[in-house]
Amino acid sequence: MASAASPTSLSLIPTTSSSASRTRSSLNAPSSLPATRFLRSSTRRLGFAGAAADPLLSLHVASKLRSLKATGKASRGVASMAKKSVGDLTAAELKGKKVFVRADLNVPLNDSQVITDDTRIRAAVPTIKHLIDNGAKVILSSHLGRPKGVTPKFSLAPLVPRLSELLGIQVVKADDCIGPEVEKLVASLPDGGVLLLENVRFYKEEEKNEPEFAKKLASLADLYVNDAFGTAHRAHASTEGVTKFLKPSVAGFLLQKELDYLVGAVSNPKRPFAAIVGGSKVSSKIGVIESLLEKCDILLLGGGMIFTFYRAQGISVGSSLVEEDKLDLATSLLAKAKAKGVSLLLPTDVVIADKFAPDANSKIVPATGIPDGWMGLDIGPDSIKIFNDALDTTKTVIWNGPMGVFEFVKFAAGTEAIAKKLAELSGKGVTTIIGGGDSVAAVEKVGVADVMSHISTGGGASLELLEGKELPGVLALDEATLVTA
Ligand SMILES: Nc1ncnc2c1ncn2[C@@H]1O[C@H](COP(=O)(O)OP(=O)(O)OP(=O)(O)O)[C@@H](O)[C@H]1O
Ligand SMILES: O=C(O)[C@H](O)COP(=O)(O)O
Repeated sequence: MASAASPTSLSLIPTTSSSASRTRSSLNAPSSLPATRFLRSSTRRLGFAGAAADPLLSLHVASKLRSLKATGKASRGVASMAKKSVGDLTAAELKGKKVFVRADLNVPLNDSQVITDDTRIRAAVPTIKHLIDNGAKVILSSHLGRPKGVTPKFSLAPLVPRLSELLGIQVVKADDCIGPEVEKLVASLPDGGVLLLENVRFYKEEEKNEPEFAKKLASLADLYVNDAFGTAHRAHASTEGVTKFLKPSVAGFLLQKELDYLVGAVSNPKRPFAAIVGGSKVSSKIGVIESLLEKCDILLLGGGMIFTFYRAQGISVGSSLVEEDKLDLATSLLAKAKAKGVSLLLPTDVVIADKFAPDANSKIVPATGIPDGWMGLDIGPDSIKIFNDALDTTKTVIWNGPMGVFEFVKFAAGTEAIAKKLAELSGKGVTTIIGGGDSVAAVEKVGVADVMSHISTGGGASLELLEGKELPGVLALDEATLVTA
């Protein structure tokens, strides 16, 4: 690489001193406020007073309620909007019961059908273990890939050994997910046993959410647990339709944890709260940026999307990725950040390449100095320093999307530096949340996944949650019925 860039004159939108102290919604009951009053006022401030509450917050509220239940302080009004969790079911409700568990075991397999990342299998284990430890018969369902009809390479069979190893029991595998053979296997399942159904997407009725198919799935079991966070944004038969035929329908521990972080911690962050958004295009992150601008104090932008922001400010970007039809949007997002007192930082220098390839020639230039014919593929060292300094001031950080083309070693430094910074901050007690997709892959590549506060198992689902959307798989679950004093 060529020499480092000199400081650039590219203007950054300054932090306003008031931003961190602005009034925010809060789900943390201040010690001075009685719990019941706090929950009522929180629900009002969060805009979901009454039974038709914001379902995205309901599981988070549910876990708050569970802790308050012990003190008898939870109010009935708030309880009615919370989702029921597998942890709410008693041992008697589980013993000997057939439980349909929808998990997201959509793991990557290589050409030899070997699992290359078992994160999602490991994440599904706590709920399954809880059920088998309580003597339930687990009927485990998932999709894998996007098959069109029965496709052997999308069979769930390669998952059985790892699942069995993690659970400490031999998992039985069915060759179908409905029908007489499956029914026979269910009938012979012992208490504490696990039957893995074949890929539920081998039936087109799954993605069409056809009621008759959902009914057939439901007929296998006595109750339903949804722990498939990664698929909770899909209204499919096994994530949504099935709940109409199986009661109770409750949330698993993973689903609960994802909501606690991606909704709870983001709506109610320890401040200052920084969001880092990267990835390829601004068009795919508009919703996330707009939603986070309402909540965060600092917004750091990286990845391919920054060039649309530069161009919107009249800066030449060579042949970098630009969405010409999003220039006005970029301008309005910059203005919105300013109006809201959010400190929005764009990289001041970038690593440029003479072609989009791992072996491209590269050099570091100020963001204002990208020559014609060159494209920006990573943030530069000055930017890393400025981003790190900003992150050092924070108490909560959420990250979605890589800072550069991290798949190419030459352009991975920005993404890896952010991953390392978040790991360091995590060690100092900062809440660090990685929002799914490529940023998770980057964190894993750097080997710091274990130290983060939360690594989401959902790509699309986490994005939709961060955009403030409702997830059909969550909406469909039963509300908690907490008995209060
Ligand atoms: N400067 C850049 N120019 C072109 N592509 C870039 C640039 N910076 C990052 N990318 C690419 O962006 C892609 C990731 O973008 P995406 O929006 O999909 O991120 P993500 O949200 O983390 O992933 P997912 O969609 O899986 O959740 C990576 O493949 C990366 O190579
Ligand atoms: O990998 C994912 O994001 C989930 O498993 C959902 O998969 P899908 O995008 O094919 O519905």
